[in-house]
Amino acid sequence: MIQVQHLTKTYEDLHRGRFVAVDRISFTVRPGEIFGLLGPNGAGKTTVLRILSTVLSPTSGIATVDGFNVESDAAEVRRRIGFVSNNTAIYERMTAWELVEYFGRLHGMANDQLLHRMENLFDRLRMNDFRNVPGSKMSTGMRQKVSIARAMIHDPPVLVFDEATLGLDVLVARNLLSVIRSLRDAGKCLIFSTHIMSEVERLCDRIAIMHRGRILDSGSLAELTQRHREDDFEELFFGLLSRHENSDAELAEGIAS
Ligand SMILES: Nc1ncnc2c1ncn2[C@@H]1O[C@H](COP(=O)(O)OP(=O)(O)OP(=O)(O)O)[C@@H](O)[C@H]1O
Repeated sequence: MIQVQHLTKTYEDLHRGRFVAVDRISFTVRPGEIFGLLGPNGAGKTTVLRILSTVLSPTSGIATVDGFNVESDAAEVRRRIGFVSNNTAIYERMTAWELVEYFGRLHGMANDQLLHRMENLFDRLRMNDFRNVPGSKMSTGMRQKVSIARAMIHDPPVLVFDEATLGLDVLVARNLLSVIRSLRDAGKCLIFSTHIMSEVERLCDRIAIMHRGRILDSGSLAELTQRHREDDFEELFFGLLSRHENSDAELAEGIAS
């Protein structure tokens, strides 16, 4: 379970000064659920996911993973979370098998347990035909599967996917989405960021629409379409974004005059 309350992250930016990348957002993701963070580039999605995976600390607010605080219980959080992005580093000289094994060892897994888990993952993700292929020879699809296996090796209850389908060909992306669905069905708690509307429509049980650090609205697809009286999700999304931009502009004008 992921719980986020009034989470804020500000960056000190050379050009923009103090910049609010994530602005008092709150949401909950339950086990057996896929939660989608949908927003254009720069909305703050990666920042939220990096805070959840303990790579960044929040400026204020609280985030917990499986009951553990990302700041004060970072080691416990890392034990319970797997992070998949589209640019996870793959060591060029290690084979798929060696790479996943290496990360299992980093998590302190015992030999028997690790071997059993690896056999299981290599079957499930259909990775057996490139077990012995080194990183330098892997296709994008193979690399992505290794990243997923690496994130899942310690069997975490929470998995985070940050724009994980970016740059994948359609077949590999489709396969990834079906892996994510099967993880949901196995009771995992999943959070998935994307700027691709059709992905959230097809995959997510609940969606948060993010723009300029804020969550503009959240709920299931049915709840959102009903609330905004708009069946076309793309229209709904752009309508929300443009209303938010206009209200920001009006606010700035109000302050200036
Ligand atoms: N280290 C940093 N210093 C200053 N500003 C940053 C830093 N990291 C991110 N930002 C800014 O914070 C905002 C949110 O970035 P973030 O990467 O979280 O967005 P995103 O929704 O994931 O978009 P993208 O898909 O482009 O990564 C952007 O305006 C970005 O330029």
